[in-house]
Amino acid sequence: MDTLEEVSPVSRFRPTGEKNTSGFDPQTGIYHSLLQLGTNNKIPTTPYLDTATFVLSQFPKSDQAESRVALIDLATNQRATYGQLKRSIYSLATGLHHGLGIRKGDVVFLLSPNSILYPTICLAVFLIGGVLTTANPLNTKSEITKQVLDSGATLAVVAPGEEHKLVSTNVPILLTSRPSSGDELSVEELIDGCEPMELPETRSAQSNTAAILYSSGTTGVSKGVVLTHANFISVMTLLKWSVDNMSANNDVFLCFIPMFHIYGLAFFGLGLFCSGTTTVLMKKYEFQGMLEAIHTHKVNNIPAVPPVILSLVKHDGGGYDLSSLRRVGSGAAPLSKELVDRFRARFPWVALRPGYGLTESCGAATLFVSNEEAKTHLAGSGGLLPSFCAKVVDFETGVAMPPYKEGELWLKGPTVMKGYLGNEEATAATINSDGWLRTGDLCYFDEDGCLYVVDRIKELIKHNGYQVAPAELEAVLLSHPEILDAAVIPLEDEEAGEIPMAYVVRAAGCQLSEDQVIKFVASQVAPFKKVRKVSFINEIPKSAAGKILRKDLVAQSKQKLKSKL
Ligand SMILES: CC(C)(COP(=O)(O)OP(=O)(O)OC[C@H]1O[C@@H](n2cnc3c(N)ncnc32)[C@H](O)[C@@H]1OP(=O)(O)O)[C@@H](O)C(=O)NCCC(=O)NCCSC(=O)/C=C/c1ccc(O)cc1
Repeated sequence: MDTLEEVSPVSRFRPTGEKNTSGFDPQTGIYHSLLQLGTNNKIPTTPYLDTATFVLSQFPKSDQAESRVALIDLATNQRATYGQLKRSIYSLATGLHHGLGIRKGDVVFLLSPNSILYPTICLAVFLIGGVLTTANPLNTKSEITKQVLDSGATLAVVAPGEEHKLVSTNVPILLTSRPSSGDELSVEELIDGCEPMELPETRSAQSNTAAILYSSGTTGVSKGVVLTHANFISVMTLLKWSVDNMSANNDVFLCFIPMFHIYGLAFFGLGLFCSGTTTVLMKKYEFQGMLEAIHTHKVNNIPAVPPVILSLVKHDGGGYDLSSLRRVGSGAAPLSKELVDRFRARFPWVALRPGYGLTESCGAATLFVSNEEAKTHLAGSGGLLPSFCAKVVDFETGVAMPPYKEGELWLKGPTVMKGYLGNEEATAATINSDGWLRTGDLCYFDEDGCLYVVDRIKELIKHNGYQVAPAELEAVLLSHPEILDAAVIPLEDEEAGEIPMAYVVRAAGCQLSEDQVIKFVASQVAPFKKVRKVSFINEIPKSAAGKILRKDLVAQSKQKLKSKL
């Protein structure tokens, strides 16, 4: 097996000894990206441009290129070429506009696992000026109802079997695929039945809202992150630039990360089509299925998350040939140096490239552009992408910190969200008047401008790369008649990164058990949010202002764990 030697046209980190290789400007306290977009990858500035028109303009052009396979469904082996994808997008846009009356600014709610139709739906909605809002199909009925109402959706596009979760919303439903029984209309029928017709000039401006994705932000419950066409067009341009840079244009990608989150949406729902790559699609992650896909389709590139990287390290290949793998990305949750070491030892021919991004930054803000950089900056998350700048701000003093000094990471760039939907207070707390996005992550940059995420300041648990907001689970716990008070904290877990643990104060004389508490919460939230451990306590530690002292509880749980070992 050959060891990967990458030739990168861009090397961010200059030879040691040179001055200011971090991009830090001591006058302003700002870190600037050390990279620039090439002349082929400029972010378009034309004011009237929507995400779909931009993505379609990047599709391969010749007849031969149109027959290139864009998507392969792993389970069914169904394929969609770039030519077919383009026709499907125009047919569905026609059906949505002329058939269902969707107009510019209408919000379309999409509830589906990954499917070959997913990118077509997203791009058709954008093409007619619609606004997309996506959700995890594992969410409960009440979580879904809340999102539909909050976003103001006027149409729900739903995978068969999930319709019951929308009954109380009274929003019309369009199924993704044909139902096995019944006569409900589906996306498949609209694609097959609609000849692409002239669509009215919707003339979406780059500044118009393209999508509302839900995230907990730095605190509290789920909020609608308003992302514009300009945000998506910028992120697509940066992704295309990074694929060009890695010479990954002929890579076969594997997709199991969900397209309902920004990571999967930016890569697989939209962005990679700008690079003409082929993607093998899994409806849902499954370890054996992933090995089979790599072996059968000679997969080269997997944008992944830490739990998947851990499973690759821990289990043997089961006889599958994994030699085609060239690049594995990591995002959505921290990747430890130890896991990076283990992965590199087990897969020396694979470039492991962690990146850092948020829903609020419409995807990646930092990335390693070469394997050499990644190898020499273990536990780092790469450097700022072109057009980004950052500050590392000390909490106490508000001073912007130089390399190796920790503080809250602030970001500025063309992909930073417009704000939280209908929530000026949360928006003002997250984006300041100069346009800096406060990430809620404790970070530092090194002398080479490489970012290291040290801890999370925001009150958020990361379970399998999904966000879980303690405040949301505490509200559920407090709704139990026998629970007087509760606090939820992250507990470290090798497999999932973190698991939610609850400290509960029971009402006097009640016999509520750990199992009963776990079941009570599980009945009301999506499976990835489940409380998985409960400890009973007499009083929740709080500050004088009544704020839960979560760090004390985290320390307490660690102490307890230590004493058990
Ligand atoms: C592949 C994972 C890691 C594992 O999948 P899984 O093992 O199938 O687990 P799930 O989390 O999907 O399933 C949760 C639970 O649902 C259960 N489940 C399953 N299907 C069912 C069913 N139909 N009914 C009911 N229960 C069920 C399932 O059994 C499981 O239950 P439990 O065992 O109790 O945890 C999956 O969690 C995953 O894709 N996580 C990634 C999430 C993600 O993309 N986050 C990104 C957020 S955005 C962001 O941070 C961006 C950063 C970024 C960074 C860098 C960049 O370059 C760009 C972007």
